[in-house]
Amino acid sequence: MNLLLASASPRRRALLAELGWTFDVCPADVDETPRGGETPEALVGRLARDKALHVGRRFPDRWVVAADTVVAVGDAILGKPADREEGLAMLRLLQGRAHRVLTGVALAVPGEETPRGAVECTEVRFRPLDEASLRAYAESGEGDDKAGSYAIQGKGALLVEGIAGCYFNVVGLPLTRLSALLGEAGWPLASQWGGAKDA
Ligand SMILES: Cc1cn([C@H]2C[C@H](O)[C@@H](COP(=O)(O)OP(=O)(O)OP(=O)(O)O)O2)c(=O)[nH]c1=O
Repeated sequence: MNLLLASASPRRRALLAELGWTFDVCPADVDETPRGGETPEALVGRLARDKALHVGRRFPDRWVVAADTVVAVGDAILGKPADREEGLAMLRLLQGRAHRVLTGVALAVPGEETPRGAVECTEVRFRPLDEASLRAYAESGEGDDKAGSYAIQGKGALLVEGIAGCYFNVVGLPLTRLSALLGEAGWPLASQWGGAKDA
């Protein structure tokens, strides 16, 4: 078993576990501040690579998977809310319209200097919501540690009218995109269903 998930996110862990893969977890500690003028797409790509690089340097013999997710409205980046008020402001912005959920996914492979990476985009459309509903959802606390201040996989399902693209990308890890990266790096899909990535 040679996969290492560079993430503290319980959602990412659960998604990989659902595939039946065996892996270890080692969260990456990187500065997630956007650079001036950086697009949301560039930001998630850079942070996913930084996380993979950071953990890959500590464990050079492992295949290291990392990701970063933000919600984007135009060029505005919505990360995790600092507090409930900011979370509520995000929900007010998102209601009644479509936004993008962007996840950068990166893979550090032993012997390769630069992590492989990709950015996946899913469009999510929220239904129109009144202030009382938005407040009640914010007060549930579910969105506190989530990009855009909601969780499509939980109570936040009722905020969503529809999505276009990869559902798992919204939850924080675009599984088919990751599978393709692993395939290109030498772990073919046919053996991904076998579970363990051998050294
Ligand atoms: C939009 C949305 C986001 N999220 C989550 C996925 C991510 O865990 C989180 C965005 O935070 P991230 O900074 O991408 O990840 P993280 O801090 O949780 O973990 P790490 O950096 O260690 O990998 O938002 C949901 O769970 N459901 C959703 O519907």
